[in-house]
Amino acid sequence: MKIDGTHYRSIWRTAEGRVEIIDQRWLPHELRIVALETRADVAAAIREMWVRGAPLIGATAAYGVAVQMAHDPSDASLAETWEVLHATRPTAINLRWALDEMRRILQPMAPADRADAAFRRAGEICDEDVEINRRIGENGLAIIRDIAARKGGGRVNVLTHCNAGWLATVDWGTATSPIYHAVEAGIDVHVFVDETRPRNQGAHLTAWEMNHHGVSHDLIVDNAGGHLMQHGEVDLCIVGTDRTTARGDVCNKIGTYLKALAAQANGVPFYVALPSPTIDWTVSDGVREIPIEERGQDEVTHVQGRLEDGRIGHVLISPDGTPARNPAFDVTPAALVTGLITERGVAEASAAGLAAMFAERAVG
Ligand SMILES: CSC[C@H]1O[C@H](OP(=O)(O)O)[C@H](O)[C@@H]1O
Repeated sequence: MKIDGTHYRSIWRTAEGRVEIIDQRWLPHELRIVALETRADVAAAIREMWVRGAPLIGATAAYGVAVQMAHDPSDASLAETWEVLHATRPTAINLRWALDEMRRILQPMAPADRADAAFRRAGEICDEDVEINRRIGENGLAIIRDIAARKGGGRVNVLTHCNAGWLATVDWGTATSPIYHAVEAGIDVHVFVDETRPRNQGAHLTAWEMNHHGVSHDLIVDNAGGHLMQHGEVDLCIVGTDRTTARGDVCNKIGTYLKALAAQANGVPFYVALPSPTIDWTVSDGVREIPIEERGQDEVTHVQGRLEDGRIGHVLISPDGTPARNPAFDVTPAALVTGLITERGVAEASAAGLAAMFAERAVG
């Protein structure tokens, strides 16, 4: 997307062949671009969330395989790279999907041919992600347009959680793509941006995206969403996902489940933007089968921001040594999901709905 007139993706390869990313840890205060020169750089970037968001994690891992193949294209190196990068974060299925895809195309090749093929496939995965998200935007636009029509052209108020924006993907975003398409179509859209504790991806990243693209929005604390829905101020929710099961259970950033419960209690449509590589066809019961990442206690006991002296730092918000739990995701059962906005259309959140939309992939 455009930042001050310059078009950015979240990850790209330079003309000189370097893999570069926006290091999202410094947003919204600094736009820092870093090169990922080694497999270790890529592993750190995913594990420490320099990049994050399921599709972007997958794309970054794909380039991580390519970077390593340029260093050592042996069978052992390919096998080890799958293990090293797969161990970085457990929940987003796109990581495994991308690593499996790279191994599928590279394993049969002569080692000497692997690096070029890996960079080419990683670039294709990025381009495919952009097109998938663009189509999710078109399919989600139809939903927003319908609500606008029912409101006589009045403002459509969308609540979103965490960052499922272009910063979570290669471009467009998933949950934000329908919003960007609606704004481009001239529809009056307003976005309630959940700050999304503990890492505040909404406050840091989604608000930054909304600012740069001139999208009307309010930042809200996570606990305000139910109140706004209760008072009729939210027309629909659109969120992203890190892994959606074959029956439509949705794993997403911690707090999504609570928003879905509030939406159901108040008759607010709850949509999930779902690119097909984020579907895990091997699992059905999301609550029991999806591994939930438990991150460090310091993310809960501290918040990051710009300090009074201008430096970006962390502030302790609890007594020294306060113990904390930090599950990074939760699972919203399919029954709470109004629809899954995929690149092929809006699917019912059910095994039958996904099987109908992706007949070639569904098993059983
Ligand atoms: C389009 S996937 C976005 C998804 O990823 C985020 O998690 P994280 O920032 O920890 O990678 C969050 O769950 C978003 O909805």
